[in-house]
Amino acid sequence: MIEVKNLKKSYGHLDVLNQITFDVNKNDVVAVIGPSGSGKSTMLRSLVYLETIDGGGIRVSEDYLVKDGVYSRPAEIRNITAKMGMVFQHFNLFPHLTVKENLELAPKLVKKQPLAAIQRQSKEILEKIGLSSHANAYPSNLSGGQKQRVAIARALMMNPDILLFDEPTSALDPELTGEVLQVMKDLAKEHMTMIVVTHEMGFAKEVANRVIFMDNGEIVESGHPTELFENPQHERTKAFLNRSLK
Ligand SMILES: Nc1ncnc2c1ncn2[C@@H]1O[C@H](COP(=O)(O)OP(=O)(O)OP(=O)(O)O)[C@@H](O)[C@H]1O
Repeated sequence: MIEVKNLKKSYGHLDVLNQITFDVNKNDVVAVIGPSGSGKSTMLRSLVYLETIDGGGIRVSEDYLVKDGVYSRPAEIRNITAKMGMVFQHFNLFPHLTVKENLELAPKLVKKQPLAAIQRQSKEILEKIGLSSHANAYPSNLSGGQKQRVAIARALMMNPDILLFDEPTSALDPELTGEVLQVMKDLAKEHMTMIVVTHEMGFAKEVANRVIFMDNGEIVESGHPTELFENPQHERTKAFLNRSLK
Protein backbone atom coordinates (compact mmCIF):
# COMPACT_ATOMS: atom_id res chain seq x y z
CA MET A 1 0.00 0.00 0.00
CA ILE A 2 2.89 2.32 0.80
CA GLU A 3 6.42 1.95 -0.42
CA VAL A 4 9.07 4.20 1.10
CA LYS A 5 12.45 4.04 -0.53
CA ASN A 6 15.75 5.61 0.49
CA LEU A 7 14.19 8.69 2.10
CA LYS A 8 16.69 11.40 2.92
CA LYS A 9 16.20 14.64 4.74
CA SER A 10 18.59 17.07 6.38
CA TYR A 11 18.27 20.27 8.34
CA GLY A 12 21.55 21.98 7.53
CA HIS A 13 24.24 19.55 8.61
CA LEU A 14 21.82 17.37 10.60
CA ASP A 15 20.75 14.23 8.72
CA VAL A 16 17.26 13.64 10.09
CA LEU A 17 16.32 10.82 7.71
CA ASN A 18 18.98 8.62 6.20
CA GLN A 19 18.05 6.01 3.58
CA ILE A 20 14.71 5.14 5.20
CA THR A 21 13.17 2.18 3.35
CA PHE A 22 10.08 0.18 4.29
CA ASP A 23 6.77 -1.08 2.93
CA VAL A 24 3.31 -1.06 4.44
CA ASN A 25 0.82 -3.66 3.29
CA LYS A 26 -2.95 -3.43 3.46
CA ASN A 27 -4.21 -4.20 7.02
CA ASP A 28 -0.75 -3.75 8.55
CA VAL A 29 -0.44 -2.04 11.91
CA VAL A 30 3.11 -0.70 11.94
CA ALA A 31 4.48 0.76 15.17
CA VAL A 32 7.44 3.12 14.82
CA ILE A 33 9.51 3.37 17.98
CA GLY A 34 12.81 4.99 18.85
CA PRO A 35 14.48 7.63 20.99
CA SER A 36 13.44 11.26 20.97
CA GLY A 37 14.89 13.06 17.95
CA SER A 38 15.42 9.87 15.92
CA GLY A 39 13.29 11.20 13.04
CA LYS A 40 10.04 9.29 13.63
CA SER A 41 7.72 12.31 13.31
CA THR A 42 9.61 13.72 10.37
CA MET A 43 9.30 10.39 8.56
CA LEU A 44 5.57 10.16 9.30
CA ARG A 45 4.87 13.78 8.35
CA SER A 46 6.75 13.35 5.08
CA LEU A 47 4.25 10.64 4.05
CA VAL A 48 1.44 13.21 4.05
CA TYR A 49 3.50 16.07 2.61
CA LEU A 50 3.66 18.00 5.89
CA GLU A 51 7.43 17.77 5.45
CA THR A 52 9.29 17.63 2.16
CA ILE A 53 12.17 15.26 1.68
CA ASP A 54 15.49 15.81 -0.08
CA GLY A 55 15.82 12.43 -1.76
CA GLY A 56 14.19 9.06 -2.26
CA GLY A 57 10.62 8.08 -3.01
CA ILE A 58 7.17 7.55 -1.51
CA ARG A 59 4.56 5.57 -3.39
CA VAL A 60 0.99 5.21 -2.14
CA SER A 61 -0.97 2.48 -3.94
CA GLU A 62 -0.06 3.03 -7.59
CA ASP A 63 0.90 6.70 -7.34
CA TYR A 64 4.14 8.39 -6.44
CA LEU A 65 4.00 11.31 -4.04
CA VAL A 66 7.68 11.73 -4.77
CA LYS A 67 10.00 9.66 -6.92
CA ASP A 68 13.79 9.94 -6.84
CA GLY A 69 13.40 13.19 -4.92
CA VAL A 70 11.03 14.77 -7.48
CA TYR A 71 7.49 15.54 -6.29
CA SER A 72 4.39 14.89 -8.35
CA ARG A 73 2.12 17.71 -9.46
CA PRO A 74 -0.05 19.45 -6.81
CA ALA A 75 -3.31 17.82 -8.01
CA GLU A 76 -1.73 14.36 -7.77
CA ILE A 77 -0.26 15.16 -4.39
CA ARG A 78 -3.75 16.14 -3.17
CA ASN A 79 -5.20 12.86 -4.45
CA ILE A 80 -2.48 10.87 -2.74
CA THR A 81 -2.60 12.65 0.61
CA ALA A 82 -6.44 12.36 0.61
CA LYS A 83 -5.99 8.61 1.01
CA MET A 84 -4.31 9.15 4.38
CA GLY A 85 -5.73 10.46 7.65
CA MET A 86 -3.43 11.95 10.26
CA VAL A 87 -3.87 12.09 14.03
CA PHE A 88 -1.54 14.45 15.88
CA GLN A 89 -0.11 14.43 19.37
CA HIS A 90 -1.90 17.68 20.26
CA PHE A 91 -5.23 16.77 18.61
CA ASN A 92 -5.32 19.91 16.40
CA LEU A 93 -9.09 20.27 16.70
CA PHE A 94 -10.69 23.57 15.68
CA PRO A 95 -11.44 25.23 19.04
CA HIS A 96 -14.27 27.43 17.71
CA LEU A 97 -16.19 24.46 16.24
CA THR A 98 -18.24 21.86 18.09
CA VAL A 99 -17.32 18.19 17.96
CA LYS A 100 -19.88 17.58 15.20
CA GLU A 101 -18.68 20.63 13.25
CA ASN A 102 -15.07 19.47 13.59
CA LEU A 103 -16.06 16.15 12.05
CA GLU A 104 -18.15 17.58 9.25
CA LEU A 105 -16.03 20.53 8.13
CA ALA A 106 -13.55 18.77 5.83
CA PRO A 107 -16.13 16.44 4.21
CA LYS A 108 -18.40 19.45 3.53
CA LEU A 109 -15.52 21.33 1.92
CA VAL A 110 -13.99 18.48 0.00
CA LYS A 111 -16.46 15.65 -0.59
CA LYS A 112 -19.16 15.87 -3.17
CA GLN A 113 -21.69 14.18 -0.90
CA PRO A 114 -25.14 15.36 0.18
CA LEU A 115 -25.15 17.06 3.58
CA ALA A 116 -27.49 14.41 4.98
CA ALA A 117 -24.98 11.65 4.17
CA ILE A 118 -22.18 13.57 5.90
CA GLN A 119 -24.36 14.12 8.95
CA ARG A 120 -25.36 10.47 9.03
CA GLN A 121 -21.69 9.45 8.90
CA SER A 122 -20.66 11.81 11.70
CA LYS A 123 -23.52 10.47 13.86
CA GLU A 124 -22.41 6.88 13.23
CA ILE A 125 -18.75 7.59 13.93
CA LEU A 126 -19.54 9.47 17.15
CA GLU A 127 -21.62 6.51 18.30
CA LYS A 128 -18.76 4.19 17.47
CA ILE A 129 -16.27 6.12 19.61
CA GLY A 130 -18.81 6.63 22.39
CA LEU A 131 -19.09 10.40 22.11
CA SER A 132 -22.62 10.91 20.76
CA SER A 133 -23.61 12.86 23.84
CA HIS A 134 -20.76 15.30 23.19
CA ALA A 135 -21.69 16.14 19.58
CA ASN A 136 -22.46 19.76 20.44
CA ALA A 137 -19.64 20.27 22.94
CA TYR A 138 -16.62 22.43 22.17
CA PRO A 139 -13.11 20.93 22.44
CA SER A 140 -12.33 23.07 25.49
CA ASN A 141 -15.04 21.16 27.39
CA LEU A 142 -13.56 17.73 26.62
CA SER A 143 -10.86 15.75 28.37
CA GLY A 144 -7.62 15.06 26.49
CA GLY A 145 -8.70 11.48 25.82
CA GLN A 146 -12.04 12.64 24.44
CA LYS A 147 -10.31 15.25 22.26
CA GLN A 148 -8.04 12.61 20.79
CA ARG A 149 -10.98 10.29 20.13
CA VAL A 150 -12.67 13.17 18.28
CA ALA A 151 -9.47 13.73 16.29
CA ILE A 152 -9.51 10.06 15.28
CA ALA A 153 -13.20 10.35 14.37
CA ARG A 154 -12.45 13.42 12.28
CA ALA A 155 -9.76 11.54 10.37
CA LEU A 156 -12.18 8.64 9.79
CA MET A 157 -14.77 10.99 8.27
CA MET A 158 -12.61 11.20 5.13
CA ASN A 159 -12.69 7.39 4.72
CA PRO A 160 -8.90 7.10 4.57
CA ASP A 161 -7.19 3.96 3.27
CA ILE A 162 -4.55 4.40 5.94
CA LEU A 163 -4.36 6.21 9.27
CA LEU A 164 -1.17 7.78 10.57
CA PHE A 165 -0.75 8.52 14.27
CA ASP A 166 2.00 10.77 15.59
CA GLU A 167 2.40 9.93 19.29
CA PRO A 168 -1.36 10.01 19.85
CA THR A 169 -1.17 9.45 23.61
CA SER A 170 1.99 11.40 24.52
CA ALA A 171 0.12 14.56 25.50
CA LEU A 172 -2.37 12.70 27.69
CA ASP A 173 -2.42 12.03 31.40
CA PRO A 174 -1.60 8.35 31.89
CA GLU A 175 -5.15 7.51 33.02
CA LEU A 176 -6.55 8.85 29.72
CA THR A 177 -4.34 6.88 27.34
CA GLY A 178 -6.39 3.67 27.68
CA GLU A 179 -9.54 5.03 26.02
CA VAL A 180 -7.55 6.28 23.01
CA LEU A 181 -5.56 3.05 22.67
CA GLN A 182 -8.85 1.13 22.85
CA VAL A 183 -10.25 3.06 19.86
CA MET A 184 -7.03 2.32 17.98
CA LYS A 185 -7.22 -1.37 18.90
CA ASP A 186 -10.81 -1.49 17.66
CA LEU A 187 -9.71 0.05 14.36
CA ALA A 188 -6.94 -2.54 14.04
CA LYS A 189 -9.52 -5.30 14.63
CA GLU A 190 -11.54 -3.83 11.77
CA HIS A 191 -8.38 -4.17 9.63
CA MET A 192 -7.63 -0.48 9.28
CA THR A 193 -4.12 -0.02 7.93
CA MET A 194 -2.18 2.12 10.41
CA ILE A 195 1.27 3.55 11.05
CA VAL A 196 1.68 4.58 14.66
CA VAL A 197 4.64 6.53 16.01
CA THR A 198 4.47 5.68 19.67
CA HIS A 199 6.19 5.41 23.01
CA GLU A 200 3.53 2.90 24.11
CA MET A 201 5.53 -0.32 23.99
CA GLY A 202 2.53 -2.29 25.29
CA PHE A 203 0.44 -1.15 22.34
CA ALA A 204 3.27 -1.94 19.90
CA LYS A 205 3.62 -5.43 21.36
CA GLU A 206 -0.06 -6.21 21.55
CA VAL A 207 -1.52 -4.59 18.43
CA ALA A 208 1.18 -4.04 15.82
CA ASN A 209 2.10 -6.76 13.37
CA ARG A 210 5.38 -4.99 12.63
CA VAL A 211 7.65 -2.75 14.65
CA ILE A 212 10.20 -0.40 13.13
CA PHE A 213 12.97 0.81 15.42
CA MET A 214 14.55 4.11 14.37
CA ASP A 215 17.64 5.73 15.78
CA ASN A 216 19.61 8.71 14.45
CA GLY A 217 17.50 8.99 11.29
CA GLU A 218 17.94 5.33 10.37
CA ILE A 219 15.87 2.19 10.58
CA VAL A 220 18.09 0.04 12.75
CA GLU A 221 15.83 -2.99 12.61
CA SER A 222 12.25 -4.00 12.05
CA GLY A 223 10.24 -7.13 12.54
CA HIS A 224 7.30 -8.81 14.20
CA PRO A 225 6.88 -7.47 17.76
CA THR A 226 7.68 -10.85 19.26
CA GLU A 227 11.00 -10.97 17.38
CA LEU A 228 11.94 -7.37 17.99
CA PHE A 229 11.00 -7.16 21.66
CA GLU A 230 12.15 -10.61 22.70
CA ASN A 231 15.13 -11.09 20.48
CA PRO A 232 16.48 -7.74 19.29
CA GLN A 233 19.46 -8.13 16.98
CA HIS A 234 21.20 -4.79 17.37
CA GLU A 235 22.88 -3.27 20.39
CA ARG A 236 21.10 0.03 19.81
CA THR A 237 17.70 -1.72 19.86
CA LYS A 238 18.64 -3.64 23.00
CA ALA A 239 19.79 -0.45 24.77
CA PHE A 240 16.62 1.42 23.78
CA LEU A 241 14.33 -1.40 24.86
CA ASN A 242 16.18 -1.76 28.15
CA ARG A 243 15.58 1.93 28.83
CA SER A 244 11.95 1.91 27.66
CA LEU A 245 10.73 -1.30 29.20
CA LYS A 246 12.13 -0.60 32.67
N1 LIG B 1 12.10 22.38 11.58
C1 LIG B 1 13.22 21.84 12.06
N2 LIG B 1 14.40 22.49 11.98
C2 LIG B 1 15.54 21.94 12.45
N3 LIG B 1 15.62 20.71 13.02
C3 LIG B 1 14.48 20.03 13.14
C4 LIG B 1 13.22 20.54 12.67
N4 LIG B 1 12.25 19.60 12.92
C5 LIG B 1 12.89 18.56 13.51
N5 LIG B 1 14.20 18.83 13.65
C6 LIG B 1 15.20 17.90 14.22
O1 LIG B 1 15.10 16.68 13.52
C7 LIG B 1 15.37 15.59 14.39
C8 LIG B 1 14.25 14.59 14.27
O2 LIG B 1 13.06 15.13 14.84
P1 LIG B 1 11.72 14.31 14.93
O3 LIG B 1 10.70 15.21 15.60
O4 LIG B 1 11.37 13.76 13.62
O5 LIG B 1 12.13 13.13 15.92
P2 LIG B 1 11.23 12.16 16.74
O6 LIG B 1 11.91 10.84 16.68
O7 LIG B 1 9.82 12.23 16.26
O8 LIG B 1 11.33 12.72 18.22
P3 LIG B 1 10.22 12.80 19.42
O9 LIG B 1 9.99 11.39 19.84
O10 LIG B 1 10.91 13.64 20.46
O11 LIG B 1 9.02 13.47 18.83
C9 LIG B 1 15.56 16.18 15.78
O12 LIG B 1 16.94 16.30 16.01
C10 LIG B 1 14.91 17.54 15.67
O13 LIG B 1 15.52 18.45 16.56
